[in-house]
Amino acid sequence: MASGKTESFRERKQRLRQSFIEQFPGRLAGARELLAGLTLGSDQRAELETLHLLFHTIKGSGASFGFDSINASAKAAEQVLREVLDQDARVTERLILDLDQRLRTLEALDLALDAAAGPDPGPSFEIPARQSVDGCTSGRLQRLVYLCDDDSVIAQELSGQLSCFGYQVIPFVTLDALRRAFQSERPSAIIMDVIFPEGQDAGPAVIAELNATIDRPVPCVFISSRNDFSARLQAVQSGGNAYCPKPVNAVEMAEILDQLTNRSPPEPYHILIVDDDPDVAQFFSMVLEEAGMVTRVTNEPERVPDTLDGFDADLVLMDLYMPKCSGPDLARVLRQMPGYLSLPIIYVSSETNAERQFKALEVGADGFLTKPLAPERLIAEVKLRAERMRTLRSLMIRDGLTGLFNHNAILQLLEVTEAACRRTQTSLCMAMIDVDHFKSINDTYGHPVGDQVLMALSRTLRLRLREVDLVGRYGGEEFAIILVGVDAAYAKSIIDELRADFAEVSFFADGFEFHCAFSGGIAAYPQFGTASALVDAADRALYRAKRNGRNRVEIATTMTDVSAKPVPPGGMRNEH
Ligand SMILES: Nc1nc2c(ncn2[C@@H]2O[C@H](COP(=O)(O)OP(=O)(O)OP(=O)(O)O)[C@@H](O)[C@H]2O)c(=O)[nH]1
Repeated sequence: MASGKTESFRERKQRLRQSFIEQFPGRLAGARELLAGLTLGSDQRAELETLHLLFHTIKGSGASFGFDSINASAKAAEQVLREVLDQDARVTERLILDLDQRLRTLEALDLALDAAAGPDPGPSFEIPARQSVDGCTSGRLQRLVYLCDDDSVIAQELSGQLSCFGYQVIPFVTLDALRRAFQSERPSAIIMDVIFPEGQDAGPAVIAELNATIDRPVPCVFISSRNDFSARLQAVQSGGNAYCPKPVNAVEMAEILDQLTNRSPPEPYHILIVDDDPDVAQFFSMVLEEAGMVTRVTNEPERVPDTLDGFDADLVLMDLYMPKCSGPDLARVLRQMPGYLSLPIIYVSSETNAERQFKALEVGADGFLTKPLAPERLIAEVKLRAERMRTLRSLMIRDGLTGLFNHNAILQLLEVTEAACRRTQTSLCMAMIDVDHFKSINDTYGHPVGDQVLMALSRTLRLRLREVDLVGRYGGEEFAIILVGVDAAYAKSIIDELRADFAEVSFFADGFEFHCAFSGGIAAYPQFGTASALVDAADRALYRAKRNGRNRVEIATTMTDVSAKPVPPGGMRNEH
């Protein structure tokens, strides 16, 4: 069942592992030679730095290729050297004995046996890229990334894995080669090692140097076997957007790259302005719109709930003193409406009395801006709070493992989408999918591998479905998808195609390759006319797919599906 591409990936992976094994004796011989060249009592910082780098590289590659014993011994040697380098870099008898013993342990490791019995670098997988009609993968799947690591094996291994996630990754093993490539073509992102032969923080230094030559810094992810605070601090200070300790998890790296290279501009902030003085309200609106925000203005507090409806506000800017209904009264009214419980409310007023300001805030408002207010300050304050609101909201509605909408969010989105489709007379389908025999994947390979499968499936869904489709993690290993503007037959063909492709995905864990499948159930609107009827029907169709042999997709036919499993009272079923 594996495609040609999958096979070549496996072969490549095997080849890289083999190459590490072949290089290993040479690296140890190099370390032995350096050790023999050390002279007792003298300061030999340069030689010790070289030795440190060598053990560091062995440690990193060892971990990446699943050679735990190599990783552990090299790590111990690296630590011993680090301690000496952090002090006076003097070569003592104890240091030589210590290193000699670590080196002997490494030399004694029976690599061939380790290679045969040792686990793979951990679970990994590849998603077959879908070709568009003209034979090219879409732009979204083809972003250029430079990866710079002086360990060629890690550089190639990680590049290979990331190419499975739709990135065109070019590996470089020297900083100079990266510099040259950067001058001729700017990548969407750079993945950069921290330690190079040029120095302990040569990677961050080069990123700072490259960014100094351009207007907008290129997003950068640092990878390193160092996981201490000072390494992370250095990375941040030289412009790093993310930091991944080695061995690098390709799924997590792909997620980070997705975020960093997302080129669609962020949705502008939506701000509601409430002020009984039309001129003041218009002025605020003008300033904020000039800064790229979308505003709505009302001079009558009683119209606020209607104005908010359908506006998806990020923040309300309101006057403190208004006739009939003051700012605090309006804030209280909004706080009693479930949808606006956490909507940020900021007063703008010339009131400078601290006690009165405090009283106004007590009703659940979030801030106070005092007039006169410079436009720059207004923009900065509003942006800051709206951004924080977005982040908080995203944390509330996203599932932590997969980044998809969580259970409540996808159900709410279904309600909203169903209502919109009712108004516009558009078709809509709800699909429920569930990984087959997922329990046995957990039982066989462990929970973390099960998590990787869920992450892989969620990535497949996100990358392969349209931007307008909504994907959520309904619970456990069950996912919900809302497809707008398609009928049941078309939805089935989409989910079936995903199902067939997902079954082709190769997962690797503990030296084994395995495949997963999922089953799906589809329900269409308006045949099933409410959100809960859609969920119920899709779930029943999913159950039928499971019963009919799994790895298949079924369409819900009638409200009383004869083969349906009864739903427990008071809730939607979430087990198959
Ligand atoms: N790794 C991992 N496992 C999870 C997570 N959430 C739920 N599970 C597990 O998913 C498994 C679901 O098993 P079952 O409901 O028996 O279904 P199944 O084995 O997939 O079998 P069928 O659906 O009948 O094909 C349980 O073992 C749960 O512990 C998660 O976030 N991560």
